[in-house]
Amino acid sequence: MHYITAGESHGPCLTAIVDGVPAGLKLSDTQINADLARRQAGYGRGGRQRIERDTVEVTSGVRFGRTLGTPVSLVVRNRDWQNWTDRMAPFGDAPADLLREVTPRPGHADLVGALKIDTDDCRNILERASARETAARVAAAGVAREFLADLGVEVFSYVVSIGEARFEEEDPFMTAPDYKPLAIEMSDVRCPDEEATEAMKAAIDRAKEAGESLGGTFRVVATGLLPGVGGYATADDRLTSRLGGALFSIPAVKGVEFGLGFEVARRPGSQVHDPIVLDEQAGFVRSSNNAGGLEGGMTTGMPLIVTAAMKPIPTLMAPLGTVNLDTLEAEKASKERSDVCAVPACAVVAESEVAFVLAEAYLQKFGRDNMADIKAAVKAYRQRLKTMAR
Ligand SMILES: Cc1cc2nc3c(=O)[nH]c(=O)nc-3n(C[C@H](O)[C@H](O)[C@H](O)COP(=O)(O)O)c2cc1C
Ligand SMILES: C=C(O[C@@H]1CC(C(=O)O)=C[C@@H](OP(=O)(O)O)[C@H]1O)C(=O)O
Repeated sequence: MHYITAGESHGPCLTAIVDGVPAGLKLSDTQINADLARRQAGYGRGGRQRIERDTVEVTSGVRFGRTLGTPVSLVVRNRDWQNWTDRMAPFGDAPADLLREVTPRPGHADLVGALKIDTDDCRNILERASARETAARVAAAGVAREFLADLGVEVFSYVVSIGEARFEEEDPFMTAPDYKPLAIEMSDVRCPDEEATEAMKAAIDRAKEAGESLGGTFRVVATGLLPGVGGYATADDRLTSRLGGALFSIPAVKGVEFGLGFEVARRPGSQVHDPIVLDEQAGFVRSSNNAGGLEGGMTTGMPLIVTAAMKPIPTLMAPLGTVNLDTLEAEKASKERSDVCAVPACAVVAESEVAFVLAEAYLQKFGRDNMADIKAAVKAYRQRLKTMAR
């Protein structure tokens, strides 16, 4: 199962096409719209989110609420397009008073993109480099999420830190799977801890006041996974690399850790690896989950726990220095409407990326044609695992 998206930030709409979708999967636009709303929320978002009310239109691949086994296409309209029809017109001449973007923002794709494609207007870059595109990813991932949910796999996320403000956890690799999704979504920064939520909001307020921006860290958790999904045999099989690549595809994600992550390099082996225990009901389980649910590039059957780091938003109200592309003089970078912090939203996008990778890995293992056959294959696998554990 793969997706491709198209669409500019201030164009008419974003489009996503998902291929490799099995037939007979129940799909609900209500669920996709709920995820789109989660991606739009979060303390620290800018004025754009007061304009947009993201909802999905499914334009192919689904009939009477079930997938047909054909590509699923989805559209999310940009309400802001109404304010950009002249500046983003696909045809005709540019308006005489068009203001080109010539003061590239450090940290955004503006300068390098302009050098790469040979343009004197960074808008030709930023329209697509903008993380507005991630709305299409979240819509598309609705398909992957419903597929996984049908097989008992749930994916959620929560924010761990924003700037210096941090939610301190004892052993998140064992406890995070029990966090209540409602508590996460009730928090303005999608953090299940009230005190940490307040500290994060205060950090965002201070950053805004100072013309600054903030990044942070978040975790994505997937529960209900079977062991042995993914593979150890080739580089392409390994879920570690596939999940890492998918998460690094999100604009502004600069670090990914599985389970204990970089901490494994500091500890001796006995304090890293997860002892194997035979449970009468569950079969082979682990008494800890420092690996974050992956060994040898495969799921262990313990919850998958991935932590990612997002850098601060590049657009600053107190801008850094840049060079004007027209005059070649030193200047301040362009200041435009922007988020101050988008870590809570980024975490929702990361859920989508994780869901796609897991869905594709399940399809590789259990077949691709239709849900009934896939469920039968999953059932047979569960049965075999049971016989191996007794
Ligand atoms: C959900 C989300 C919202 C973002 N909002 C903004 C924003 O309002 N202003 C901005 O300059 N960058 C924003 N970014 C970050 C830029 O899109 C990103 O830094 C840029 O595309 C450059 O990519 P890179 O950080 O991977 O180098 C956002 C990123 C995400 C994931
Ligand atoms: C539009 C979204 O995020 C945008 C991501 C973004 C960027 O540079 O990445 C810049 C801002 O866009 P604008 O310039 O229109 O205010 C954000 O609002 C969205 O997430 O829906």
